[in-house]
Amino acid sequence: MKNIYIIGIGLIGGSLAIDIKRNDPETVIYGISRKDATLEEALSLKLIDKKATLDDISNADLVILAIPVDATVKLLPTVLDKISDSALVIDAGSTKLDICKAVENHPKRRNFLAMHPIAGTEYSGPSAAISNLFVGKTNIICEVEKTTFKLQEKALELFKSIGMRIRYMNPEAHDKHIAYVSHLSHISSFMLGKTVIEKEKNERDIFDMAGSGFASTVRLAKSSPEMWTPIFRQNKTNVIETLEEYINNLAHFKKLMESDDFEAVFDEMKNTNHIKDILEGIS
Ligand SMILES: NC(=O)c1ccc[n+]([C@@H]2O[C@H](COP(=O)([O-])OP(=O)(O)OC[C@H]3O[C@@H](n4cnc5c(N)ncnc54)[C@H](O)[C@@H]3O)[C@@H](O)[C@H]2O)c1
Ligand SMILES: O=C(O)C(=O)C[C@]1(C(=O)O)C=C[C@@H](O)C=C1
Repeated sequence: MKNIYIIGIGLIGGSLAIDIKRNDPETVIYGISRKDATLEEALSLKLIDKKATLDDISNADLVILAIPVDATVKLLPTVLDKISDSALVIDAGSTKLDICKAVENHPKRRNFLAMHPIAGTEYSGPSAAISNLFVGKTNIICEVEKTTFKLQEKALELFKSIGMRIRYMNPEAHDKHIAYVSHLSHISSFMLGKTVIEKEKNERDIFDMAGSGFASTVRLAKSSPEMWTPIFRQNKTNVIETLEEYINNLAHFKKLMESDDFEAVFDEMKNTNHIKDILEGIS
């Protein structure tokens, strides 16, 4: 694919740009963003070859949307309106149902492939882009049967070239499951961070005592609210369900402690140690 347009040159768009260009230096990577400053930064970091606008995408072989999920829902139909009949359009959003629904009746629906790369960091913007971010990571593809076979093949070739393994899922199942393993983890980290920040206002010593355990559990609290607010809005029902279960577990743990039932406290932790087996295999 010669002309690749990336809308949103942040962590995901920029990291895709790096790997795609390295694997095929002949490819021309065009960047599209709301702010010219973002494109200038992407140019100076050599993430993109040229700046572009939506009006240029009629000559795209591939368009990748790597912008917040609310912006994706708004922009995706316009992108499909503007592309040629042979172009492939991929989105990288962390939710899938609203995005798939936004184009379900679009005449160019078969040019679109919905993906969610389960790869990332807590950082954002062009400077967060890194090479090999996707190596060995899972890419969830939704409603693959709605994309033309030829374009499916092109997409799979691209994902293989950047080292991703593929999982197929329907958008409903994707949004339900990802609420547990990604969205809830972020809320938990944000609220743990908040709890400690609020306490630290009066107890200046707390952060002197924070070690790597604290750092690893609040790492996700550094993530971008611009990216996460639309995710929580789109996946509100599933996220609230996971929050209810999580809050019940926290309340249960507190009750066990209040009633001095430390055998049960031990068992709770022992049973949860099983997470080690689950995490093995996640790089
Ligand atoms: N961060 C992660 O770990 C991760 C992982 C997988 C998928 N995603 C998804 O990928 C997408 C991009 O996330 P990111 O982490 O790269 O975010 P990011 O903030 O690093 O980059 C997003 C870029 O899009 C630009 N942007 C925002 N709205 C825009 C619009 N309407 N038009 C054009 N540009 C716009 C921003 O200025 C920014 O440069 C999101 O949908 C997110 O849910 C993120
Ligand atoms: O590792 C991280 O920092 C991430 O937040 C990556 C992470 C995740 O929750 O696993 C974040 C959002 C995505 O949609 C996919 C990946």
